[in-house]
Amino acid sequence: MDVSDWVIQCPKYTTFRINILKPFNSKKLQETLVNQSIELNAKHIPDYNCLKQDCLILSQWDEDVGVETSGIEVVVDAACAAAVLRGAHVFAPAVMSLTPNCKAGMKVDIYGDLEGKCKRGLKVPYDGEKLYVGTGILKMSRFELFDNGVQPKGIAIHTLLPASKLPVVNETMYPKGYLLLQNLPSIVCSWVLNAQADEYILDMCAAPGNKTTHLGEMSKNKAFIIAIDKTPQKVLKIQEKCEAHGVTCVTPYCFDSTKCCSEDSSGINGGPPFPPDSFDKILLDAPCSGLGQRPQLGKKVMSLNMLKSYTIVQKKLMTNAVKLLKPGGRLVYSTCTTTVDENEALVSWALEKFPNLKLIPAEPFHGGPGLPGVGLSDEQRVLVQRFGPEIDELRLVEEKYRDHIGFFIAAFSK
Ligand SMILES: C[S@@+](CC[C@H](N)C(=O)[O-])C[C@H]1O[C@@H](n2cnc3c(N)ncnc32)[C@H](O)[C@@H]1O
Repeated sequence: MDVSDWVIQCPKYTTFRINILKPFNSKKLQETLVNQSIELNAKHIPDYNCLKQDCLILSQWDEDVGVETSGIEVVVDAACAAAVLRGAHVFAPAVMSLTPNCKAGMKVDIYGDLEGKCKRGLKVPYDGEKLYVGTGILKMSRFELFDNGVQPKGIAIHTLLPASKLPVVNETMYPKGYLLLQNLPSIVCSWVLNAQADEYILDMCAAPGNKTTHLGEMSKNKAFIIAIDKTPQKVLKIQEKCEAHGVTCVTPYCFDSTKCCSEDSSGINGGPPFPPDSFDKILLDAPCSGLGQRPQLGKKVMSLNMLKSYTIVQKKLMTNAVKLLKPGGRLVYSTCTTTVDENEALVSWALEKFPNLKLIPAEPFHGGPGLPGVGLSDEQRVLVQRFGPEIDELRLVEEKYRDHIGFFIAAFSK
């Protein structure tokens, strides 16, 4: 399948990270699915299983499970529509329009605004490009949503069934910090870094802290993790996430990681920049063009210059990462995009530019090999992981692990 067709589709599976620092109530998940199966007249609940201790994978309902649409249209923004397809409820700030006769308790059909042109509070049917993403029960009145004079909060529509037929399982089922909606490749990425007790770890592009908290959790709060992001508000998000997850081994900093190595640094404890050879492990989850996100509903316009700008930053970040890594240390490079320039070609550039860098297996493998003919030999292609629609004999991947977002992971030692 062509990548451009693949990215607009919703994955057939959804994944969550279970916080192993907190108890996980699996009975609650089973009960929720049983209750939904009664509501939807389904014969079986969807399959679900755990990969390792901390990754929950859920499948779709059977093909014949459905709900009748109501004919009453509610328009939500594109990001919310993508979340509904992944089993989320609709939160009030994302609602753009609903017809004046809508009342709380009514069944409504949820549409995503693909053009981003729907005006908040619109009373007439929206005639822009929109996509049906699910049906649910309206929990708030029009007055509460638009006319109350305060920013509305909370669940506005309780989703009954997304158009993707994924179950309605989401973070609201558990207390904050217990369960996190996270794509499988992102979960795998932290497994590849494999944070352990007493290791000094640098997360160079850390916000909002999804992988940082995973690293803290897997080390049982016993690693020393420094998490950097260049945007101050985003650093606050890292802090909040660590607090909610009970992760206490992370020190966040606001800094530009393209400048985070300096010979003049006094040491790790003084904050960035850091001296060369400081870290046992480094995660470079690079800013990227994000073209692997699925489902991509809004229209993404990106100029060639903008695409090229990502590789420039990625190379600067990589240069700092290589300097900061201790000899014998592990560096994991990842992106959530599908372009060759930001993935295989970037790895090939790094290996040529830094002769002290060695490509090592990015294990555990759940994605396919790197693409052929774009800078990596077959021996190198099998060491990296590419999550995408491609099927490659070098490493065949079960659909359950392939049908997620587009992503790339490479691991190096120095
Ligand atoms: C792909 S996101 C990281 C996601 C994060 N690792 C997680 O799993 O939650 C990339 C992040 O890099 C940050 N960023 C971009 N350029 C940066 C730079 N020069 N230094 C530090 N952070 C940067 C962005 O603000 C963004 O939050």
